[in-house]
Amino acid sequence: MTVMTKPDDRTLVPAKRWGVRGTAAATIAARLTFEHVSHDYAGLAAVRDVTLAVEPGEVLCLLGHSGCGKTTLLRIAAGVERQSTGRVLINEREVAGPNAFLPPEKRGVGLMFQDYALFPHLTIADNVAFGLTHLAKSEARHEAVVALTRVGLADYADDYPHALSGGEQQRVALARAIAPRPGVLLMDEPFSGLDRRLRDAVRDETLSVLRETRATCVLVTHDPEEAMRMGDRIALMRKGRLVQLGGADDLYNHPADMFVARFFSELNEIDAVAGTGEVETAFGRYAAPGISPGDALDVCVRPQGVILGEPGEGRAGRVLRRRFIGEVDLVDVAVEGLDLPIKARIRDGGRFAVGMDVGVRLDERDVLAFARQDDDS
Ligand SMILES: Nc1ncnc2c1ncn2[C@@H]1O[C@H](COP(=O)(O)OP(=O)(O)OP(=O)(O)O)[C@@H](O)[C@H]1O
Repeated sequence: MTVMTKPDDRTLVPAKRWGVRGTAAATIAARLTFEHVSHDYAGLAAVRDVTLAVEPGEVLCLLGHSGCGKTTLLRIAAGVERQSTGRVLINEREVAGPNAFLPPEKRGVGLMFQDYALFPHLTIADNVAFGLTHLAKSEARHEAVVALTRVGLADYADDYPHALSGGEQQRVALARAIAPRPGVLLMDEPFSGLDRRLRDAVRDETLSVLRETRATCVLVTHDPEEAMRMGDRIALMRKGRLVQLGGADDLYNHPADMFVARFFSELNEIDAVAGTGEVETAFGRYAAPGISPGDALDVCVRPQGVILGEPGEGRAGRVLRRRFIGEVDLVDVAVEGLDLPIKARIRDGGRFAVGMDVGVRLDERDVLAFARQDDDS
């Protein structure tokens, strides 16, 4: 079924359906390896000593704040930027390094950027066939239509990009990226131009297309939720360095440091004194492997780990503010002995009225303690 879009209101109408699952052409996934890759722009270190192997068929999300070097790393993998030092390998073959430099078109790498970059003067089929220069025209057209079929837009092959909504243009860009059957697909913030409602559906469908094509995929994002949703693994970067690499569970439950913890959740910072393998806080003692007496500490608790109960059940507190934010309430509580209020994130928070006295405890699973890091590392 197709629905016509009005040019001035395209994102509000139901989108054309995605194509049938299992119809994307498969690829032979490649391994992409960065070995001690660093890159400077006129003396500014954008990427610092990154070593990382993206396994065949894996979706790896490069996550980090703006300016941390994600796009630069992607551009280095693509071959549109040449790193200052280190090597890039695709299937154990050096594609960039002291011994070799393959241009982008020789790497078997597909690219997809946030602005889709469709050519307005080419039809949708010609846009998708653009990279298929090694094929005869009729074969290229066939492959383009196969890719468009998977994203549900084969009926629009002979239209021009302006006839499609933003979400549909994104799907054309995906079809164009997968049509040459790249061994590695590099995606830079591919969903950032979509409104939130559309984004979830497009992400899920994109993931199923990636699974079908079996391409190895590196996806750049600054959104932790997107990384958790899309990535088999997440590589979190900070100031050009890889800070932590692992599954969403690892990064969330076992953050390497305060920076990682803060990336995935809002945190309440609390004062604490270091003991041997534990920290002592106003709420009691909590296990903290690796901590020694005398360590400078960063200790925090996630808002969902703050438990509010009857007065006497834990530390004395008083409710300062409550906001319902959908599914849960955020409750600010002044706690005896703490300089700053603590935030609790709780279900059914309606029972906590402003001014009410409460008892405050912490769920030990949400208490995180780190020996303090040098912020400029
Ligand atoms: N062509 C360039 N010339 C000079 N400096 C650059 C260039 N491209 C990027 N930089 C700088 O390199 C650093 C890393 O930029 P990069 O675009 O890789 O980060 P990013 O994590 O992808 O950020 P964003 O999410 O904002 O795109 C930044 O400080 C940026 O200003």
